[in-house]
Amino acid sequence: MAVAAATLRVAELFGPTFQGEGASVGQRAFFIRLSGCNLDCGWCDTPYTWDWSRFDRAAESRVMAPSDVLGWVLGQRPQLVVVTGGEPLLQQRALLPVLEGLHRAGVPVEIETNATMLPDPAVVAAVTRFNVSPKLTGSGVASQRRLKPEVLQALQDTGKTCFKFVIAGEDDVDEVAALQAALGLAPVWVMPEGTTPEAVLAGLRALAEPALVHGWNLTPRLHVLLWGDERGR
Ligand SMILES: Nc1nc2[nH]cc(C(=O)O)c2c(=O)[nH]1
Ligand code: SF4
Ligand SMILES: [Mg+2]
Repeated sequence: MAVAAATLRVAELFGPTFQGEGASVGQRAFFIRLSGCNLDCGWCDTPYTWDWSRFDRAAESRVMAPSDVLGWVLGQRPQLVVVTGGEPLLQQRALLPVLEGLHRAGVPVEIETNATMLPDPAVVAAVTRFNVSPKLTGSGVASQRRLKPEVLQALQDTGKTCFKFVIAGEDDVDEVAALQAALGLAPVWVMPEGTTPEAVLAGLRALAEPALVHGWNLTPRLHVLLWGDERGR
C-alpha cells in the first residue's frame, strides 16, 4: 500500500495582490497562507490561522495535498509566490514539494517566518528569500519562546534573509537596535504595526527618522494602505 504523502493545512490561497511588506513590496504576487502558529502575539493580524479559542479550525482551514497547492499556484502563472501563516515552517516537510516545484519552474518564492524554527537545508535551497520577523517584547510572548539566537544566526547565514521588525511603539525601536547590535542582523526593515491605513501611515511617519538614523529600511504595509484588513489581500 502506498504511504500517503504529508498534507498541508492551508488557511487561504489568494492573489493576485501585491507583496505588501518588506524588500519586495509592490511586487505582484500570489499567497499561500498556512494554518498554525507556535507563538501567540497580542497584536497578531491573522489569529484565524491559530487561535482556536476564538476561531473554528475546521471552518478556517482545509487539508490539501502539496501537489494540489502547487497545481493551484502554478496555474496562476505567478511572477512571485509568498508563503506565510501562521508560522509556515511548522509544515516545512509537506511544504517542500511545493517549494521545489516552484523552484523547478523558475518562480521566486519568499517565506515569511517568525524565526523560531530552523529551515531544513532543502527548504533553504528552494527558497529565494526568507522574510524574517523576530517578535519583540510588545508581542506579549515570553522572550525564551520568541527569540532563538541560533535560528536567527542560521537564517542570517543562508544569505537569503531580510529581517523585518513590526514596530508597535517607541520601545520597539530601542529593542531592534539592541538586537541588531547583539546579533549583527542585516539587512533590517522596520514596519509599523496597524490594520487601518491611518494607523499604518501614522506609524510610517513616526518611524521614518529613527529608521534613517539607525541605518534601517522602511516598509509600509501596502495591502493595508490599499484595502485595510480585508482578508485575502
Ligand atoms: N499583500 C500582502 N502582503 C503580505 N506580506 C506578508 C503578509 C503576511 O500576512 O505575512 C502579507 C499579506 O497578508 N498580504
Ligand atoms: S508569529 Fe505571526 S502568525 Fe504567529 S502569532 Fe505572532 S504575528 Fe501571529
Ligand atoms: Mg498579513
